[in-house]
Formats: sequence, C-alpha cells, structure tokens
Amino acid sequence: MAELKLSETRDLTRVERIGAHSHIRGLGLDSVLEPRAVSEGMVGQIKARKAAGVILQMIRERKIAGRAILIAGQPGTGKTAIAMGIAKSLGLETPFTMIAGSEIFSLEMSKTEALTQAFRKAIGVRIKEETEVLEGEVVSISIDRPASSGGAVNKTGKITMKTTDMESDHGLGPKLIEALDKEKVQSGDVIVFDRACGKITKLGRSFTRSRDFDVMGSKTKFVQCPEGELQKWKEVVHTVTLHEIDVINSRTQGFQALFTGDTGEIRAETRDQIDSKVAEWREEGKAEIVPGVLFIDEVHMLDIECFSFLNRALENDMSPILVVATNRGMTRIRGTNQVSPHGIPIDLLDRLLIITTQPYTEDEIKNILEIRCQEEEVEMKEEAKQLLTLIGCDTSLRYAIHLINAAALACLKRKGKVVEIEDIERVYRLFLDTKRSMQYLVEHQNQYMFSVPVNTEEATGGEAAENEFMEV
Ligand SMILES: Nc1ncnc2c1ncn2[C@@H]1O[C@H](COP(=O)(O)OP(=O)(O)OP(=O)(O)O)[C@@H](O)[C@H]1O
Repeated sequence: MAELKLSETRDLTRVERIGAHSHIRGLGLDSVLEPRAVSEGMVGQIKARKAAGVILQMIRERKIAGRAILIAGQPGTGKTAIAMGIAKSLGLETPFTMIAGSEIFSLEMSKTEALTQAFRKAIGVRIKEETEVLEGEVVSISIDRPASSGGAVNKTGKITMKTTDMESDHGLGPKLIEALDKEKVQSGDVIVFDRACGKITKLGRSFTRSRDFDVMGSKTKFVQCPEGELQKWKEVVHTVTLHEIDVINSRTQGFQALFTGDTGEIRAETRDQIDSKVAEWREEGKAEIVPGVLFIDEVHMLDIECFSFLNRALENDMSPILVVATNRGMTRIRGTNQVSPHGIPIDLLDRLLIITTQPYTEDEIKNILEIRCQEEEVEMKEEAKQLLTLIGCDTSLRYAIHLINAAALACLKRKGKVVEIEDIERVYRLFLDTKRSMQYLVEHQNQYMFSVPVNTEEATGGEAAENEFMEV
C-alpha cells in the first residue's frame, strides 16, 4: 500500500498543465528595444514585436494612459503571443488583465458592468503606508508547549532580538509562532517583523554567523546585523487594483468574492466613493495610479454598445492601456448591419494604433515547433520535425503545435523514446485539420442533419465574403 501511495504522489506532482503560450517569456527585445530573431520564446514577427516594444516603453514611462492598440492579422500569427509577451515584460507591479470579447456576454451581469470590472482590474493603485516594524538579528527563540492537549493553539513563547546597539525580549502568540515556523526562522537570522499585520520577512543570515556550517547552503545570503533602535517606522508600498478596492468595499459581496470571482454587479455609488477617496489619497501623496493593460482578444465579438462604452472609457484620466486583437477583415459590426474593417466602428478604429502580424515563413514555423517541443518536453527526430513543419505550412501553426503532444503519446504507445516520422503520420491521419474536415463535410453533407449547402451566403451568414483574413 505504502509503495502504491508513493508512486501515486510522484505521478500527480509530474502532471503540470502547459498553456498554449507558456513558452513566451517576454517580447525578446535587446536593451535598445530591437527584436532578437529568436529570444524569450519569441520567433520572427520582427516588425510587430518592434512596434510592441515601443508601446511597452510608453507603458513603462506611463506616457499613454487612455490609448488603445489593435493587433490585427491572420489566425495563428502570434497576436495573443505578442500580448502575452507585453504582459511578461511588464512585471508583477503593472496590472495586466486578459479577456476574450465573448466573455462579456456570458457573465451574469450587464455588458457594461463586465467591461467596467475588466477596466478597473487593469488600473493599479500604489498605496504608501508608514508601519511600525521590529528589525534585528534573532538571538534566541523559546517556545513553551503546554502539557495539556491544547496543541498549537495554546503555544506561547519569547523571541530575543538585537541590533548592534541594543537587545530586547518580545512575547510570541500562536500566530507569530506559526509565521516564524513557516519562514524557518532560527537564531542568527536577520528578520523584519511587521507589527500591524504580523508578517515576518527574512532578510538573510547575520555575518557574525558565517562560520555556522550547519545552516549554510550555497544560496545563503549574509547581511549585517542592523544598527540603532530595534523598533522602526518603515514605508511599505502595496499595489492593489481599483477592482479589488471595489469588491472589498461592496457591502453585498465583501472581500471573499475576490477568491470566488463571484463579484456580481457593484453599485455606481460605491465606485464613485472609491474614486473620490483615491483622488484624496493622490492629493495627499499617499497613493498613485498605475495604469495597467487590458487585453481584449477576439474584439470583433463585442457589439456596438460595447464599442461605444470603450470610446467613452478611454477618455477617463485613470484609463488603462487597451490592447485589442482580431483576425477578422471586413466584418459586420455586431449589433448593426454595417460592415467595417475588423468589425470595429470607424470612430473607435481611428483612436487605435494598429500593429499587424504577418504569416510565418517555413523556418519560423520550424523554430516555433522546436520551442514547443522543448516546452512540452518532447524529444523528436530531425526528419519528424521537418515533416511537422511541412504540415504546419500546409495546414496551420496551431494544428502542428497540437500534433506534438499527440505524436508523443503515439510514440509512448509503441514504447518508443523519440518521436519519429511514423508517429507524426499516425496522428496526422487520426486528427483532421480544418481543410480536411471541411472537405469531408462537403463530401458527406447529405448524411448530416439540417445540412445546408456550403460556401453560399446562406451557409456563412454572408460573412465569408466579408472576411478577407478568415480562411474558411
Ligand atoms: N512569434 C511567435 N513566437 C513563438 N510562438 C508563437 C509565435 N507566434 C505564435 N506562436 C504560438 O503559436 C500559437 C498560436 O498563436 P496565437 O494564439 O498567438 O495566434 P493568434 O494570432 O492570437 O491567433 P487567432 O487569431 O486564431 O486568435 C500559440 O501557441 C503561440 O504561443
């Protein structure tokens, strides 16, 4: 039994989901924002990445609040990948929110409420606070464990801390003992202890203990024992989003909704109060606004009301940077009978800086497939990669990416270790790409229920003719 359990745990920890863009670690630009041919998981698409780099710099310098960018191009040309690259390059301090146009309609709230929430998730508020902390080297920790069966709940103790100038004792309650345990604090560590929230941060080990061989690993960081008073006032900075402040202050939902995501509609008065409070903090120098990025994929799925909302929302001085993407050409604007480029009304389009993505060359497809093989930990023979590249050129990059894992499973089934041509051929026969699936439908349409003639205005709702990018 014990053995079985062990192997089960091992298997479970190995199962990690790999997202479609998990290999993207940035935009792959050098220090002067020039794209490297292959870097940070990004391949080719040089012009679009260069343009995205300029946008990135403007976001970092906070020069373009309220601006919007459109990434347009054929399916599978890396529009979402570029948006992910921007997100990764921005770091954790700048909020980045990603939604698909269609999500606006599936949430249990009005379209404008869903958009408002998405906008406010992408606006950060950096709040500065003065807080009282104890900063010093731990001399000793002693914990009394009562003999009665109270367990951890009743634990109390004492911690002695020192600076180069003084030493003092402080009582410990169960929560602090747990926090010290979690951080694995021991004598000789230099720590900061935030009294208000009970948070303990380990800064490193005191230089005076550098001879303790028992606790030293190659990663041990040594720091000086702090000087002066143990008790200090420190400035701490928290970055939260406007949406988080809304949810915490919305009486009907409360902060727990942050974890469930079930926020419901938030009242306009609550938001107004929060906006004036934040404005007050900004005037007093206690807070500053960090405009983040809101990325809306498949923007053609929004309708005319949403577009008019976006037009207005971009005028707000706290607005985030809006990045939208679409693979549509001339398309009907949802909710109207009008056809417009990318299905976006001209007045909104006029506000957008447009970045276009181009189809990939054979070499670029091969490079992307190689990166994906590494990401998915699949070993593949050179000839098999070559065949997969040809399939990618003939069908789509996305289809070829999907075949990597399927081929690895086919290889495993025949007890092979490296994916060979035969595995690729096998999965190519098993799974249809769009072209073959379409061809099959045309040939067998009479055997399907409610079949309508393919490739007529009727069958495509008139959209096929309008979409120069969509290859149906
Ligand atoms: N330049 C690139 N470098 C590395 N990987 C890329 C690149 N372009 C695309 N990919 C990868 O190829 C796959 C398809 O690309 P992506 O989803 O970004 O295309 P898209 O243009 O957003 O497509 P669609 O219009 O269908 O939404 C993803 O796994 C993506 O990470």
